[in-house]
Amino acid sequence: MARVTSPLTTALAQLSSAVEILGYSPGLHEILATPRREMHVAVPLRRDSGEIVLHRGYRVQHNISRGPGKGGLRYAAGVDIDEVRALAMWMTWKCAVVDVPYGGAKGGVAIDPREYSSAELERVTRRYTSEIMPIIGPERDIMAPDIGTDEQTMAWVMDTYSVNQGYTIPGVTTGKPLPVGGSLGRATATGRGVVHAAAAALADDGVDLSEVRAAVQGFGKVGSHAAHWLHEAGTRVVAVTDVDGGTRNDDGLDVAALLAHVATGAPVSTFEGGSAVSNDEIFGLDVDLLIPAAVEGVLDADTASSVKARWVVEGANGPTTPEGDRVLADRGIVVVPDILANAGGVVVSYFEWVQANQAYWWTAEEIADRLAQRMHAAYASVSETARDQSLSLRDAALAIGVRRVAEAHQIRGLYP
Ligand SMILES: NC(=O)C1=CN([C@@H]2O[C@H](COP(=O)(O)OP(=O)(O)OC[C@H]3O[C@@H](n4cnc5c(N)ncnc54)[C@H](OP(=O)(O)O)[C@@H]3O)[C@@H](O)[C@H]2O)C=CC1
Ligand SMILES: O=C(O)CCC(=O)C(=O)O
Repeated sequence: MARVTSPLTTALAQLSSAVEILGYSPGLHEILATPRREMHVAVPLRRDSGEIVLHRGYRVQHNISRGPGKGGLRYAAGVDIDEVRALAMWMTWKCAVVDVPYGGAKGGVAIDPREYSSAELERVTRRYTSEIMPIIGPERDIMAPDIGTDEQTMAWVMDTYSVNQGYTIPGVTTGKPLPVGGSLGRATATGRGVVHAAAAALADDGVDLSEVRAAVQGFGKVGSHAAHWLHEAGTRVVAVTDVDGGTRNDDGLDVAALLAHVATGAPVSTFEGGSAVSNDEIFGLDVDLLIPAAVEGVLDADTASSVKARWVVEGANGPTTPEGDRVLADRGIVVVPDILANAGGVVVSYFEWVQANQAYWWTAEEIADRLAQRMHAAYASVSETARDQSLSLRDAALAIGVRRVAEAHQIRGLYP
């Protein structure tokens, strides 16, 4: 699907809306809109065949006033600097909304990981890490997985950084494998947090997750765990897609069987427990709850007008354009915004960083309880602000996040 509204256009429009609500000056608006620091790097790679190719890489620290930069690393063919700027800005507001002591950052390499061997991806990751070494570190900027990267990528980043410094520094990345300082519960945290956010939004209307039907776009690190936790909560998950389309079953998909199917490396669309559904069709299905958990910009004015769900809970970053947002709002559809709904990942990343820094590890139960508590507390404050000021949940979340960051500027003396 062609992207008409770019992620950066969406992110800047959202910031403008928050600045208007908060009544900030043009100077402060400019400070909040502008990345604090960014690095563009060339990442040369010798392919297994001997061919030399060059990939572009980026790390953007949008804001570091509340603490170190924090945010994922994306490997995708279409990554460009403006996409990374948007993703870094969303990280800033997200970390502030859930009140973790970080700024916002994001990285990306323009590479389609499906076209490369594991050895090639390791070389790309090590070279990219070496190039951005001067600006990362456990007190400067901490990486985590995003689209196209995983626990193994984070282990390579951590190892490259540590070898360069001369000792092991697990706090430079989160979302690592458990044996090298990862946290219990991080792999499932974003999806689990999405389900906490959905439960809280439904509860505002007196509805329980066990009473609803859901569709999930994207079956990666976020979507697959969201589907799992929805199923655990008694939700009937009736459709799921990945990049090639997906599967639907109006009686409810067998999510465990679908997870086992995908674990073999097969696409969602070849699952035998359902019939075919496309990525365009999934938005118009007759469901109560829609979870976009893949890429940006998929809910534009057109797709938003086909949505039948009563709640959209954003697992992905930036899945809804400003035009799509207006259509959903006009149609009375509740949108739980990305900077709140998918914050479970960074919350448990924060727990992982705290554990790594203290070299003391929490139990799975402690992590699950603290994640639930943080997500419900963040939802409650956003929902209360929305009610008190007659704002959408997105504007309320942005107002809270942007205000906390602006306050940090003001207190530190960086006010214009
Ligand atoms: N990982 C995390 O902790 C967090 C991630 N996010 C956001 O969640 C989203 C998903 O990230 P994550 O799950 O980590 O990424 P993954 O790479 O693990 O999974 C992405 C999923 O989306 C599918 N997909 C990719 N492109 C499209 C497309 N154009 N249309 C439909 N489906 C598509 C992929 O299909 P296939 O597998 O076939 O390629 C895959 O199922 C992103 O927006 C990310 O920024 C937000 C917070 C935290
Ligand atoms: O876990 C993290 O640090 C950030 C994950 C991420 O990239 C995101 O929330 O978009």
